[in-house]
Amino acid sequence: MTRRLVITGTPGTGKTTVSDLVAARTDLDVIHLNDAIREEELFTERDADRDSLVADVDAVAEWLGEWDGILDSHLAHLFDADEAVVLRCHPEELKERLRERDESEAKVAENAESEALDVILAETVERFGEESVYEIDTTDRPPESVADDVIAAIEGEMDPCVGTVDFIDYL
Ligand SMILES: Nc1ncnc2c1ncn2[C@@H]1O[C@H](COP(=O)(O)OP(=O)(O)OP(=O)(O)O)[C@@H](O)[C@H]1O
Repeated sequence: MTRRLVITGTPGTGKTTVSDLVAARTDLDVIHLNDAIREEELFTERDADRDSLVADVDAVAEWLGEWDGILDSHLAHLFDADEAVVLRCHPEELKERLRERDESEAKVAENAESEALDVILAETVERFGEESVYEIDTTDRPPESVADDVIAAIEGEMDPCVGTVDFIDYL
């Protein structure tokens, strides 16, 4: 059974929603890393253009220490863990989710394009290797069903899988 799992993916793919569901149904704790970066001031600067914080990766790693459980963030794959889940969402649906959260149109467009280009998937596979990555499509699915897949991955009932989606039609 996986003891240290990162859940990563483009903003809006559902990491926080799904990680809370998984934590409620397992004995794993969840660390919502973006909250910690803000609350513990683990950033180097504020990016005014993007209205976001630039994480201090070394400071975050030090703060995490010997963590276990689930690490939730679009930066989670930058840190050591046993396995990684990459949540995916078709860019058109991702845009709707981000607009519902009142994100700026610039951020909506940037994230949709990044999702179409598999940016976070590629970064995660580069660091963890295909044998330790579960790519899970959340498009047109309820969060509970996605949580079922993540729990199957944690419990070894699902094989690692990469290359399950293709959003290139969006570009
Ligand atoms: N199948 C699904 N899985 C997860 N979230 C979904 C799903 N379908 C719709 N959503 C919705 O997508 C929205 C984005 O969810 P959430 O905030 O968990 O994303 P996130 O990836 O953690 O974003 P961020 O990186 O910005 O924190 C929520 O409103 C959630 O209810």
